[in-house]
Amino acid sequence: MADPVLQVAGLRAGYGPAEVLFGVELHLARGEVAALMGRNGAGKSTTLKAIMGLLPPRGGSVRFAGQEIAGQAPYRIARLGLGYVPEDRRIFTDLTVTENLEVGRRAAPPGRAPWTPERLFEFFPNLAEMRHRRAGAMSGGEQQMLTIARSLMGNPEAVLLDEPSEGLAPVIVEQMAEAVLRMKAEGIAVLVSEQNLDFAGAVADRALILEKGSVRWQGSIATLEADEDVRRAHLTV
Ligand SMILES: Nc1ncnc2c1ncn2[C@@H]1O[C@H](COP(=O)(O)OP(=O)(O)OP(=O)(O)O)[C@@H](O)[C@H]1O
Repeated sequence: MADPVLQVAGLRAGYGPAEVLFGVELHLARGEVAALMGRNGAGKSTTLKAIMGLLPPRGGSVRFAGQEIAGQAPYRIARLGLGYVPEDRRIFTDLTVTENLEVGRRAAPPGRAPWTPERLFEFFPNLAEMRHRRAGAMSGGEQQMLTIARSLMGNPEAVLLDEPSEGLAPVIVEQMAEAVLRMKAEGIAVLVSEQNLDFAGAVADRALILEKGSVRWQGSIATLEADEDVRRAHLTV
């Protein structure tokens, strides 16, 4: 593949004595949306955390935008243009929507129009309506949308999204899918960890399935949707 924005090879990570990732291999092309799938406990969140430096990798290589980033501090990785939206919506509940966005502001790379709260409000009209609201007074889905919007304030080239649809009502899940597609239309590559095949099918071109800490299957979403045997072997409980 020509010049992927993110290239992970032989990635190992774990918690204390527990080894969780056993040599994860994956790549993300520029501007592509790929879904990282797999059953509960397969290692999806751990993979994203290890890429982002939130969990120090125990081995392997993570290349982002042409640089080796394995073992670097998360803030440095973020500065290079890799965004991260965790599963637990880490917003500042006492700050307003606009203030939460401002917290995420980082300079744009040369030649790229920077994201501003105003530009984001065009992108996320329902956030615009509540720009002065305290984030603590928003629903879970609205908070999730805010964390995605805030990650864009860092002007990322790629974003890691951890289970964005989890626990959300169907109408909010649809809005989330639209947000991911708009990011893609802006040329931002997205690696989204997801258990929901409908959501993955709505946003991603390609799926990677993790099982017991390594990638066991990869292919197009269309193939995955059509192949019940693969789904039964790797996804359904
Ligand atoms: N902080 C932690 N300390 C110890 N073990 C952990 C920790 N976080 C996750 N694990 C373990 O690591 C393994 C992979 O977890 P991970 O959260 O990456 O899975 P996942 O594929 O994202 O699944 P889920 O959808 O359930 O979040 C699991 O066995 C889990 O129990």
